[in-house]
Amino acid sequence: MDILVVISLFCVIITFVRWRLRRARVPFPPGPPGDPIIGHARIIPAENQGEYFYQLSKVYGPVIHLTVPGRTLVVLNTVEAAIDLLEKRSVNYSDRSRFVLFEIMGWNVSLAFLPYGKRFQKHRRLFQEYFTRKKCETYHNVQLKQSRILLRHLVKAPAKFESVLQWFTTSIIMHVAYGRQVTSEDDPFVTIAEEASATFSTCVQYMPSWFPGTYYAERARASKSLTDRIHVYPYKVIQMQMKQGTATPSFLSHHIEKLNEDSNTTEDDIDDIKGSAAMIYSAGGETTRATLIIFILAMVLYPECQIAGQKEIDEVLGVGKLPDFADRSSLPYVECILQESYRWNNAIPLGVPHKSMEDDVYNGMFIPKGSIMIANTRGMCLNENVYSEPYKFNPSRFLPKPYGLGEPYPVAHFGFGGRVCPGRHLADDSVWIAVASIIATLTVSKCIGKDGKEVTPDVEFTTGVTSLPKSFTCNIKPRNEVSEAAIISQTDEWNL
Ligand code: HEM
Repeated sequence: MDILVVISLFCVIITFVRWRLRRARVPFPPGPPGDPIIGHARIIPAENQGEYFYQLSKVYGPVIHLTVPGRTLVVLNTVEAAIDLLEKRSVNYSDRSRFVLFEIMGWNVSLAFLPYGKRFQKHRRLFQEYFTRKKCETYHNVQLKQSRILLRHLVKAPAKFESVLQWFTTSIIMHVAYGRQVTSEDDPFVTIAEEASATFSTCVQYMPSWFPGTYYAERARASKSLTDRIHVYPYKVIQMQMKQGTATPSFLSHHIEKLNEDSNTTEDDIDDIKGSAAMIYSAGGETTRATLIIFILAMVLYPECQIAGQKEIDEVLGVGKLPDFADRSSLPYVECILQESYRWNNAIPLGVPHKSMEDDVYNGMFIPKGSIMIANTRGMCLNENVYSEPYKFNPSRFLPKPYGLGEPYPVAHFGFGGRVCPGRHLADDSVWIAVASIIATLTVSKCIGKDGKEVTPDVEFTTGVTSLPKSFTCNIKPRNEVSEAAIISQTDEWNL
C-alpha cells in the first residue's frame, strides 16, 4: 500500500479516536428525554416554541440540547450564552444550514441564506458599507417625511393601520434600496417586491429546516420566476437611469457605480449586488412592520403608557410640535416605550438559526459540528432573572431606580455575532420616528363593540420566523385639534 495512503488512514483514525475520547469525556448540554430515532420531533410544539424552550431552560439551564432526525439543536436561552458563543466565537458559529429548496426558489445569492465563507463575507461588506450608524443618518430625511405621511394615512384610514404601516416601511426601503419614490401601490417596484417577498417568507418559514414540515420542489420551482424578477428588473431600470443621469442615489446605484469603476467585474459580482438589493425589502419590510404592529397593540392594551409618553413629549417639545431625530435623546420615556416594544414580544422570537462549523466545548458541554444554534430571543426577553413580570408591557422597567426598575434594554432582537442584522440602524430609526410621531399626535385605543363595550384584543401571534400580532381592531384618531392641525400643516412643509 502506498505510504501516503497509510499515513492518511492513520490520521483519519487518530482524529476519529480523539473525537470519540473527547466526546466520551464531555457531555452534550442537558435536555429533556427524546424518543428513539425521532428524538424530540414529537415533543417540540408547532407554536410558541420560544416560550416552550424558555420553560425547558428553567429545568435544564441556559443551554439545551435537542435532536430531530438528522439534526442536533442547541438552544441558547440567555444573552450571556448567545454572546459567549455566537459573538465571542463567531468564526465557528456564523454558518447557516444549506436548504436546497431556497436555492431552487432563486434565493441562492441572498445574505440571509449564504453559508459562511468568502461570498458571505462579501455580502456582509456590501451591507455594512451602506448601513453604518453614520450612513443611516443620511436617510433620516426620508424617514421623517414618511413618518408625516404615515400620520396622515393613519388619520384617514385608521381601520387599515396594518397596511398603512406596510406602506410606511415599503416607501422607506424602496427609497434606500432603489432611490424610488413610490406614490402608488401599483408601482412595479412595489408589486414585484411584494410578490418576491412572499416567496422569501415561505423560505424563511422553513428556515430552521429542523422542524418537521414539507415544501415541495415543484412549488419552489414555480416561484423562481418571481424571485428572478426582483433581482433583474430593478437592476435594469437603475442601470438605465444611471446612463440617462436620472438615477437617485441608492444602495443599488452606489454598488453599480462601484462595479463600473472596476474593469474586472464578473457575472458573480453583478449577481451579488442584485441579490443584496433584493434582500433589503425581503428582510427589512415585514420585520419593521411587525415591530410597529406590536407597538400599536401595546398602546391599545396599556393606555397609561401612551399617556405617559404623550405627557413627556408635550413637556419636552411643547404641544403640537412633531418629534425629529434630534429629539431622541431628550425623550427617555418614549425610548423606553420603543425598547419595551422590542422586548415585550419580538418580531423574530427565535432569531434566525446559525450553524456551528466545528466541534466545540462550552462550560463543560459538547457542541458538535453542524449543530443548529437557536438564539431564543423570546426566552431572553422573558427571563425572570432579568425582567420582573416579563409578560407585562412596562416601559418604566428600564428607567434607573428609583424612577423605574433599572432593568437592561433588550439586545437580542437584531441577532448576534457575525450574522447580526445589518439593517438594524435603519430599522431602529424607522421604528423610533414612527413610534414618537404616533405618540405625539394620535391616540390609539380600544374599539367599542356592537354591545357598547370595549373590545380588548387578544395577545396572539402568528407562527413563523417573523411573528406578528394576529389581526386586531383599534381606534386611531388625533389627540386633539392642535395635533390634527400639526399633522395637516406637514402637508405644506413637506410638499406632500
Ligand atoms: C425591526 C426590524 C428588524 C428586525 C427585528 C430584524 C431582525 C433580524 C434578525 C434577528 C436577524 C438574524 C440575525 C442572526 O442571524 O443572528 C436579521 C438578519 C438580517 N436582517 Fe434584519 N431585522 C430588521 C430589519 C432589517 C432591515 C431594515 C434590513 C435591511 C436593510 C435587514 C436586513 C437583514 C439581513 C440582510 C439579514 C441577514 C444577515 C445574515 O444572514 O448575515 N433587517 N434581522
